Amino acid sequence: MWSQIFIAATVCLTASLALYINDLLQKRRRLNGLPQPPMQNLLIGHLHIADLCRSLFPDDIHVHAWTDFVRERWNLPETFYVDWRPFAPLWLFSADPELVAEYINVKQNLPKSPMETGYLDKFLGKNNMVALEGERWKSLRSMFNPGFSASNIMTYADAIVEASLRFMTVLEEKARKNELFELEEYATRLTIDIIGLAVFDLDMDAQRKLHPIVHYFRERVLMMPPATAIYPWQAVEPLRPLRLWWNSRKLDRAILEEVNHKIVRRAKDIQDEAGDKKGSKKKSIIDLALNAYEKEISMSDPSGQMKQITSPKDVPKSLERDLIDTIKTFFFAGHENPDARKKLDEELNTVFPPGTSAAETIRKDPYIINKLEYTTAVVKETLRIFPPASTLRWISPQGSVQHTTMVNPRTGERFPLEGVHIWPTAYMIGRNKRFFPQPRQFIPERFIPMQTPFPASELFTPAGKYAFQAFSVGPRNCIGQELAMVESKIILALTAREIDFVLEYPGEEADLQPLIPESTAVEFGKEYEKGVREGRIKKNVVEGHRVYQTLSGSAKPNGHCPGRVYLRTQTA
Ligand code: HEM
Repeated sequence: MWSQIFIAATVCLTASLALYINDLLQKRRRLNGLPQPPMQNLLIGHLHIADLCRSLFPDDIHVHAWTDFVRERWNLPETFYVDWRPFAPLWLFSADPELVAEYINVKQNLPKSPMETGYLDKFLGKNNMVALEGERWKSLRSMFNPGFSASNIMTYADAIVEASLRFMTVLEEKARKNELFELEEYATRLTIDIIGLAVFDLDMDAQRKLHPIVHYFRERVLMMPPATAIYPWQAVEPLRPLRLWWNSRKLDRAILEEVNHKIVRRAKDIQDEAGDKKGSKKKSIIDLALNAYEKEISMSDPSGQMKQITSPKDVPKSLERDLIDTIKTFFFAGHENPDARKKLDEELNTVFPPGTSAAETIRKDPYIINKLEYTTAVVKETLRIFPPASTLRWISPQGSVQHTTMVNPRTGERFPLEGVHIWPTAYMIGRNKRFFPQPRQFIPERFIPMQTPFPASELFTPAGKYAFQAFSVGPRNCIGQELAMVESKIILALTAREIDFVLEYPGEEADLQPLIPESTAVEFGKEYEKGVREGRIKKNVVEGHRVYQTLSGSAKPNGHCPGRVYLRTQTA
């Protein structure tokens, strides 16, 4: 009897496996004639390429660096398929910003891929703005848009200055002690301070102490499965769901506590304003979101009465959930930090002449940072070379879209989109030589029309309209981009002239090269493969620099950017 059950089970299993493999082979045959690297055979698909990349690049490198290697190594067009099924999806990678804007994220705006939303839902909760779709997304986005408007962001300038000065104090202390430390840790704390101030007018003082929100949030980052895993066995951790659930309870409670304090403070401000006392003009992002919410519910109330949230008890559970998940989203999406600090002195010395205080000048006139044209270009160039995030899209089986095939008008190539996860790879788009000649070199001037050494590039033609995709483009672009740019410029204005940061990985010699070498343009062709194999190119030095990107929620510098900081007055 048991042997019969065993035989029946084996037959069923073998038949299912045979059907599955047959289906996979058929799907692979349908890719015939479409742009892709060579398959080893129909059974393996492109998995041998994942293995090759793992052997050539550091184990923890962000997969977006692989995509650029694959494109150059096999001389592929700007858009191409890679089939890592059954362990990872069938991908369509694209370095073509025009095509992507037409079919993926601007004119036709496809839903987010479940590869992305699954990860974010687990990390941030199901009401996170990045992953939501349709009416729910629209209503959250319009609720939070006012707080992120350019004019409102400027009202946070003094808070950003304050947080940057604290950062500078930390750096001065590290310099005095000649301490080897991880720059990313303190840069992240700085950006967390800024988000806390902008979002709920809360000084978390994350640079000097560990606020519970920061503690639980960082704990959560470390609990998440490795995002670079291709094979399922690279991500096994049976207790993960339980640990995430427990962490989520504590994190959500800590956020809710601060939201409730904010609501009480806001109610007092409203009362003061009504009583003709001078209320604060400055509005945090939560203040403005609650204003928008009150307006919306009042408009849909038949009595026409203005509804106001004056105490935490007035907040319905659904709004409470939205607020918690959205705040988590801001901390998650917003704690990026570009490391650019080169070629700025001249501009900074012109806008903030030596002998004057940049901090005081910005406090008095925040709009002065609009004069920092070169500084802006430095930030953009850093984000082009090291993009922290990208968008992933797909055609959802439930939705309906106009175009299910992408057609490249320049080449006539056709790209079926159904059943494919589409990755407009900011990393590859930023290295597309049509728009960014000498893509691996750090040339901020390329973003300034009057200074660009590449006047013939397509960046300043209509084709280049969407070529800078570090913040994505289209309706789902980054809501926080203005805040990110303003804070980056202020931080640079206050620190860049004061310090030198020298990269130093523990146990290695200090790397005296600039973080992004100006002249090392390592092409990712066949030579690269040979160079790594023969030991001429070090596996842990990617594109000529020791600090490469890993993926931990978003792209981060490997080893958290370790090094020492020197005060310029010390080194002069
Ligand atoms: C250098 C800094 C930043 C970069 C490079 C960046 C990049 C991006 C990118 C590429 C997306 C699109 C993601 C996708 O389509 O899946 C995005 C979306 C988003 N970002 Fe940022 N971001 C930055 C800073 C911020 C900040 C400071 C905040 C808020 C505090 C923020 C909040 C968001 C939100 C809420 C979305 C989702 C928008 C939507 O779907 O409507 N980001 N960001």
